[in-house]
Amino acid sequence: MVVLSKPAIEQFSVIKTCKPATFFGGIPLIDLSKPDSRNLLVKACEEFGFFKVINHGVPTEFISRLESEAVKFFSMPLPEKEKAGPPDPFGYGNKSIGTNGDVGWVEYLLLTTDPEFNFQRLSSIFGQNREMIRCALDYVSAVKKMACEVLELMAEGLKIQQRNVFSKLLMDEQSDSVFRLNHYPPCPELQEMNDRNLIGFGEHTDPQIISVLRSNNTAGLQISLRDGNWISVPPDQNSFFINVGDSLQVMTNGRFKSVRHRVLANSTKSRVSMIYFGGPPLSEKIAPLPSLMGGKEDSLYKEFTWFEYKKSAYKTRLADNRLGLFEKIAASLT
Ligand SMILES: C=C1C[C@]23C[C@@]1(O)CC[C@H]2[C@@]12CC[C@H](O)[C@@](C)(C(=O)O1)[C@H]2[C@@H]3C(=O)O
Ligand SMILES: O=C(O)CCC(=O)C(=O)O
Ligand SMILES: [Fe+2]
Repeated sequence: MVVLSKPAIEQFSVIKTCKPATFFGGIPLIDLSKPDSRNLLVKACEEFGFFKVINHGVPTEFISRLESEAVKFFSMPLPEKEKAGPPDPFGYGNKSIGTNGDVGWVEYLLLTTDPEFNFQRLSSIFGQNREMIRCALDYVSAVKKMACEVLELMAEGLKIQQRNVFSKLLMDEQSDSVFRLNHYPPCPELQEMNDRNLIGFGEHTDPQIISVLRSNNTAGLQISLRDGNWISVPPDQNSFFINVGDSLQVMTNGRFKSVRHRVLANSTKSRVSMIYFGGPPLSEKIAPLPSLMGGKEDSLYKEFTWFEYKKSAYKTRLADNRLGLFEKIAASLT
């Protein structure tokens, strides 16, 4: 990425906020090897929609190999990387996020997790670079396994009899899951801008069921708390961070909350993140689980399939409240 002159930086969102270095100490920590993890998971999803996972079982070498392949890819000259773009919907993207005018201090690779499709698409993106393809496939399959384990623990914690009620959606052959590698290059101009921060990836919630995020040891990720305050997540390259997505919020009839999050650019360090977005099959009806609607409780949401939600979500800007369009109360107000 080229060095930007000051006026050029203004095309990105520069905001005044808490410094990314002022870390929040209260992120829920879930040790997957502990028997009480199911209850702690439920609490974390209700209070934050976000938590950190340790003892996750994803082999360290899968993580480090993919990270080094990603670093190699993002270090290539721009014209080389652009051969893998634009992201329509999969491929390489730079600064522009989605198709509705969002920009950020980020470059990325968006990939499907369907191994068949991926093999062809990744081969066309990476040509002879079989190593990148192998690393991405190994990583995604290990992270998906862990995501399913987490979803099964959540179901147990919610006292749902069918423990695979969420995980089966990710395991389905038709699961519409996505994988993303993000690179936030350092932005040295920020040093002269005192208390200003540059948006790497603008605030949003993830539309899917669950997102599993791993980054290198560079700060930048922030989440919004229930009171609307933004807090900085201390980076931890050995753990995974998990987001509740909009679809899980709906399936739990609003008991779990999808988390609003964003990424701020760093003035000196490069940030690399890898995110698995676990989504259901396109035809899947997304609705509150009957067992979570005790007594007279009504669904807070109109009925929709994942295809309908995704289509609608992809017409929105990052910061929009996508789920609002599907809320029954919001609908009666409009
Ligand atoms: C602005 C957008 C980018 C996004 C599609 C959207 O219209 C709204 C949701 C965005 C998001 C956020 C989570 C994931 O990174 C993503 C791949 C997704 O499924 O929804 C992105 C979309 C994108 O980058 O295309
Ligand atoms: O790169 C990150 O750490 C988060 C990015 C993100 O939220 C996303 O890609 O949806
Ligand atoms: Fe996200």
